[in-house]
Amino acid sequence: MDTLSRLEQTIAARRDASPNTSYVAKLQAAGLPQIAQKLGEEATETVIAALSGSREELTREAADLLFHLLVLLGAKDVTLADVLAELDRREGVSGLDEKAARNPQGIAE
Ligand SMILES: N=c1c2ncn([C@@H]3O[C@H](COP(=O)(O)OP(=O)(O)OP(=O)(O)O)[C@@H](O)[C@H]3O)c2ncn1[C@@H]1O[C@H](COP(=O)(O)O)[C@@H](O)[C@H]1O
Repeated sequence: MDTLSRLEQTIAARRDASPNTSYVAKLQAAGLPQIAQKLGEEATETVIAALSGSREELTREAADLLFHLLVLLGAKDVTLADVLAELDRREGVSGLDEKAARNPQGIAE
C-alpha cells in the first residue's frame, strides 16, 4: 500500500481516539470549519515556502498540506480513491482545452 493510502487509513483509525492523545482526533473534535481553516493555513505556508523558503521547507509544508487535506477529505467522507478517480478521469485532457470547452466564447472569468 502506498504512503497516502496508509496515511488515509491511519487518519480514519485515529479520528475517534481521545483528543488528548491524537492530533487527528483533536482536529476532528474541533469541527469542519477548524479543519478547513487549518488546511487553508497549511496551503498559505506552502505558498510562502515555495516563494521564499528552502527546498526542505517546501517539502515539509507540502507534507503538512497533504496530511491536512486527507483529514478534511475524511471528515467529509470523500476518499483518496474518489480524488484519484477524478484525476484519472481528467488524464490526457489539457486544462486549456477543458477550459475552452466550458467557456467557448473565451469570455474572461
Ligand atoms: N502526518 C501527520 C502529520 N503531519 C503534520 N502533523 C501535525 O500537524 C500539526 C501542524 O500544525 P502546525 O504546523 O500549525 O503546528 P502547531 O502550531 O503545533 O499546530 P496548531 O496547534 O496550530 O494546531 C502539528 O501538530 C503536526 O505534528 C501531523 N500529525 C499526524 N500525522 C500522521 O497522523 C498519524 C496519527 O496522528 P495522531 O492522531 O496524532 O495520533 C501520525 O502517526 C502520522 O502518521
